[in-house]
Amino acid sequence: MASSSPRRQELITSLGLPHVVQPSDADETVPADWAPTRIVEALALRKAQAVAQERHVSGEDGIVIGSDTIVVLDGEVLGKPHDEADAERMLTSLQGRSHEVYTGVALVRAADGRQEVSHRVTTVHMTAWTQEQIRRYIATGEPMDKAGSYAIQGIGATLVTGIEGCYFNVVGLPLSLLTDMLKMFDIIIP
Ligand SMILES: Cc1cn([C@H]2C[C@H](O)[C@@H](COP(=O)(O)OP(=O)(O)OP(=O)(O)O)O2)c(=O)[nH]c1=O
Repeated sequence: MASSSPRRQELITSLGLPHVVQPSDADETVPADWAPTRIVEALALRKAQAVAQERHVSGEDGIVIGSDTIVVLDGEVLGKPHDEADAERMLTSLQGRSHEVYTGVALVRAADGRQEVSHRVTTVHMTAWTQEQIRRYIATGEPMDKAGSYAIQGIGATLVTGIEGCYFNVVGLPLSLLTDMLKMFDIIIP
């Protein structure tokens, strides 16, 4: 698992999949004109490839999983907030509206570099919040390491009135997509 995200680690663990955590230090900058699908697939692949390469060099095999999540509102890509003011700007623009969450998933086999890449999109509908609610939410600290500055699996759930698509995609790892992709490497769950 090429990830430092505790949420992704919990989700992998919930599948009963034996794994090790080996976060990647891949560069996450992309050209400003890239479309959301291209961004999440390329970053998921960079993360998985970086760790697969390290394992290959040290003679270890394994299927390396990389993933990347972004929030997209009116074509604007929202990643993780730089600071509290950035989180407030994002939450002010997201509240009372609907947006898309994109997660890219990449699997790379360390032994031979074989790779599979895909993504999922989930639409998230949000209720309206006052500026005071947004500030209180930011003060909890929850938004600071999350794309779009909210966590559907935490207090951010109270912002969400409904979703269309995979819930786990919003949390950062679409499990049904992942298991479909693992089948291509003969890893069958359940
Ligand atoms: C929208 C949303 C995002 N997130 C998280 C998932 C990701 O961890 C994070 C987006 O940042 P990412 O850059 O996708 O991932 P990361 O830096 O946390 O971890 P790594 O690159 O090491 O795998 O936002 C939630 O936990 N809940 C949510 O509701």
